[in-house]
Amino acid sequence: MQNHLNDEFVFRYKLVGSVEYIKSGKDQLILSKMVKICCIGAGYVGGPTMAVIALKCPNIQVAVVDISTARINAWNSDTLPIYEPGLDEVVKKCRGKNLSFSTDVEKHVAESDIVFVSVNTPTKTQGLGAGKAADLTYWESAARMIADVAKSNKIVVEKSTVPVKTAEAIEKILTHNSKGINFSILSNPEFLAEGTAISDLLNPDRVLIGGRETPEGKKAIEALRDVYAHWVPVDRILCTNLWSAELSKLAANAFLAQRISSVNAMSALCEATGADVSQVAHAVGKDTRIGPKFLNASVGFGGSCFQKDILNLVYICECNGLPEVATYWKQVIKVNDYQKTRFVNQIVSSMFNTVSGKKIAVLGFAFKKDTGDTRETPAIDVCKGLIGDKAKLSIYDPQVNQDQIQRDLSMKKFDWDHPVHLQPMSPTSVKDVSVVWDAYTATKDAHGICILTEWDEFKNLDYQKIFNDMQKPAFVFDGRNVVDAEKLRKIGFIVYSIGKPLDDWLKDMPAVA
Ligand SMILES: NC(=O)C1=CN([C@@H]2O[C@H](COP(=O)(O)OP(=O)(O)OC[C@H]3O[C@@H](n4cnc5c(N)ncnc54)[C@H](O)[C@@H]3O)[C@@H](O)[C@H]2O)C=CC1
Ligand SMILES: O=C(O)[C@H]1O[C@H](OP(=O)(O)OP(=O)(O)OC[C@H]2O[C@@H](n3ccc(=O)[nH]c3=O)[C@H](O)[C@@H]2O)[C@H](O)[C@@H](O)[C@@H]1O
Repeated sequence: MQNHLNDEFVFRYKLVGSVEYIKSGKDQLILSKMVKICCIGAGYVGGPTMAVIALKCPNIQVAVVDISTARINAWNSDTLPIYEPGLDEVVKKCRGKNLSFSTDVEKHVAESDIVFVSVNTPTKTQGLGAGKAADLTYWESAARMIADVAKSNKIVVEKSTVPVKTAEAIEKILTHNSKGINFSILSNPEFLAEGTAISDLLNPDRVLIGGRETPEGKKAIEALRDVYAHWVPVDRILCTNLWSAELSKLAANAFLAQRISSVNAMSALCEATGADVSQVAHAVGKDTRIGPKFLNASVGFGGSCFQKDILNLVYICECNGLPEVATYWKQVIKVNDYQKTRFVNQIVSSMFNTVSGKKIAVLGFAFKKDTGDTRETPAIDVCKGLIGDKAKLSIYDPQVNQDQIQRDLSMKKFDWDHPVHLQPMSPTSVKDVSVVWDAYTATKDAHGICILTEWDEFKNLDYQKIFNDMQKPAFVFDGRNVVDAEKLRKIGFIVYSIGKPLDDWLKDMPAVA
């Protein structure tokens, strides 16, 4: 039935019970089959986002497609490819009803009314803009495929984070081979954070939809707004022009990362002066203009997006002749790198300026708690720094396995952001690294412990038992401020906590890069 609408732009639909009426460009009501959504890219964004749309819109058929057979098989199994609290329940409720996962990308794209594109947008490693610009290879190939297989009008939604003005390029690709088919491009960036993806999706601060300011563009915005309006209050659905939506995503991530670099910069000053960064952050955050969230000092921010998106922003500023603006944002990344290096230097200098041959337990490898994601985790840089000083590492993370850790420690920068099956394999494992399945094995006979992810279980370990089984002096370097430092000091540990007043021991061991 959908094909009856081929030459009319479908712009609005209303759901009446289980029967759907689609209002065509000619303002007629036409009884139609279910609206179909397809999402290209079954990753951390595509999977959870589509699962929630399926949950909240039982009358919409949602297909999530991917070129990775392994990923799709996992989405169709009992062990989903990503760990995300609450995700299993949502997928189980909808899979086999109005939610499906498939490698038959072309078929599902051809059948859909709305196509979300949520593919990788890694940092370029070669050629023009290498190390900064976004690599749009995967996006472009998705757009070309949509143009090739489409037989009916489609709304194409940018879900991936892309450089501002990408929609213009995508539009050109789509319309170049359009065979008379109408494509409307929307930007609908995603703001979910990993670990809280399902609650973020169910209750978003806002949904942002950008589109062309033409009658067709406005109709496409309305159609997508109606999907979200199934569960998101309309005053939280913001509609803007395309470029504002694309840039807002980069801006939001830059602002968030900048807060962390700001508090981390303060943490260095706190250590130098005897101030306590938690107290400073609390006092600063009480100002309602600043607010209390996202002010936890840490070993540095990680995750697949902050660094990549800021580098992308820096590149766009440079391309637009704004070097001062580029330098401003670049500094956010520089402070993040400084924080990771500072942490490694602190460990090495505290332990008599060498960790050569010493066992160091690494607790936590994921870039934050409640996820198994290790993309751009600060743990990679810290571990590489310690390995560079010839430490022997024993790593434990409740959600990250040995294979992933070995791959991360042997992969080149930015390679991690390509589809998994296209990433280089790690032929030899990194020497002097063992991966274990509990914190007590990791810490046994260790000289020092580094806490790199704020997993709740690290707060409540039996630190007396751990102390008894460690070499002395026994050190704890808390990169996430999760342990009760005073309690550990009473047991006998020498404790370094980011941004906190230093132990006398550590004061005498200044870390100089
Ligand atoms: N991970 C996150 O928390 C967030 C990510 N984003 C953005 O969303 C986009 C996707 O990120 P993730 O979901 O984390 O990446 P991901 O790597 O988990 O998933 C991307 C998927 O796209 C697939 N893919 C690539 N090219 C394809 C093609 N031509 N056809 C079919 N499938 C293809 C890959 O196989 C992969 O499974 C990125 O632009 C990212 O910046 C935005 C907000 C949050
Ligand atoms: O575009 C994206 O990919 C997403 O990036 C972040 O989400 P995410 O990276 O999943 O997780 P965050 O909670 O933002 O944490 C990022 C990093 O900052 C660190 N962090 C966070 C908060 C804080 O106060 N201190 C701090 O060091 C975390 O430990 C983590 O390493 C944003 O929060 C999302 O809004 C955005 O959609």
